[in-house]
Amino acid sequence: MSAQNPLAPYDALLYLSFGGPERQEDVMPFLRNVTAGRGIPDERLEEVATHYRARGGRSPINDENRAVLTRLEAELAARAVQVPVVWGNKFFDPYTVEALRSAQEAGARRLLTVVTSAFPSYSGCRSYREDLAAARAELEASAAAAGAESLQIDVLRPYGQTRAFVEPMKTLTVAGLRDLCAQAGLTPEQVRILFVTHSIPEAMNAASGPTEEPSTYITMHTTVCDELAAGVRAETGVAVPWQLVYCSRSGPPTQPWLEPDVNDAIAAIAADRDEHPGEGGVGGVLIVPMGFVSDHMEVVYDLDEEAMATAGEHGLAALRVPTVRDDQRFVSGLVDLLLERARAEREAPATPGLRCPAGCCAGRSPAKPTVSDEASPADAEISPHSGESVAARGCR
Ligand SMILES: CC1=C(CCC(=O)O)c2cc3nc(cc4[nH]c(cc5[nH]c(cc1n2)c(C)c5CCC(=O)O)c(CCC(=O)O)c4C)C(CCC(=O)O)=C3C
Ligand SMILES: [Fe+2]
Repeated sequence: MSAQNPLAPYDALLYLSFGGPERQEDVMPFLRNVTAGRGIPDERLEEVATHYRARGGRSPINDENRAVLTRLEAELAARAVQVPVVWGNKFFDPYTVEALRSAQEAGARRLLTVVTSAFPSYSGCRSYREDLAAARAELEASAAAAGAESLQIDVLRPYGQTRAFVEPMKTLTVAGLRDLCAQAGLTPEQVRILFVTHSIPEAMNAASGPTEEPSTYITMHTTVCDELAAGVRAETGVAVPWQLVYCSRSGPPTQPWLEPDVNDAIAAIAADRDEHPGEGGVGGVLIVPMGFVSDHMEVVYDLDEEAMATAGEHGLAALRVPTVRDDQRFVSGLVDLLLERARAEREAPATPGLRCPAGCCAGRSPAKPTVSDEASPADAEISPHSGESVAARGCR
């Protein structure tokens, strides 16, 4: 490894995402992969499939990821980081194992991974680390890898609360509010902000983050919502009321998931408006998909189709703010975080909070092997997922 590699000790980067279909024939295989062994009834899969089918069987996620990768590679080159960048997905082609294989073929021994979910939960954190462990085991078992040394794989901490994500999201939120007000002839006082993230089962939420500090999923989101709302206030002088709401609930109706759903929140805002008629009442909702780093199906269907229609039915103007996607500030902020992590690994590898504590985002039993976590008691004290330490440090 070259002494000039700014990313040392890492010699490759893995960009790890969810995956999605790009043609009709791939829709059901993809959905079966996502729900494998979960006993999700076919009617539910058919229902989700219609969202993909209506868009030609093509999820936006891969094109979004290609755009981020292009920007990421340019930013790395600009900073003289010359390591291979590979892309893999948990649930569809190109799969994680193929990405690991090409990294290994390029001579990589130690990878740093960026996951495209910014907030910690089983789905957004641990399941990716399980996927990495399984993919590495598969690679090791395959003949091609015989004799090759095992890859060491680390994962960047969830970055939803970092400056890399918050600053561009803040700019987008402020601009969206201005646009909504201009389009609908409203003042900021007449708008309500709905920060939207992916709903998860309450049990998954309770287990998110380090086990001894539950519900990190919500606390990390609300930390970011506070920052975004403060940004709006700084720019407009108005403390626009906001709520954290959820989209994309699935699972059986008997299983509690995080609420309120974005559509119910819109209906409640309309009902409140109707109870308080008069000049200057609430006229619009700003829908901010802050739980998503790019335009996933949840955003283009659940928000752009469903939530926008709900707002229309209730006579509320609405605007959906863009996701950060390949925003230059976001990508360059991610590179800052990668370099920060590399430096920490070189200079102070025992620093607490570099890796997920053991048991972090524990979800389904039986437990599966993961990568990039550890049993060090120090990590449990100041975890990268800790809502408290996030609040104490602020957004960095
Ligand atoms: C927290 C979270 C994120 C992170 C936020 C983020 O990074 O976005 C995320 C990402 C994604 N989820 C996605 C798609 C799906 N998620 C499903 C199911 C589920 N997701 C869950 C949670 C999350 N999911 C949960 C608790 C379930 C229930 C079943 C289970 O316990 O696993 C199902 C099954 C059908 C259904 O039941 O709806 C599908 C098809 C796509 C791809 C979209 C595209 O194609 O653009 C992406 C990026
Ligand atoms: Fe999902």
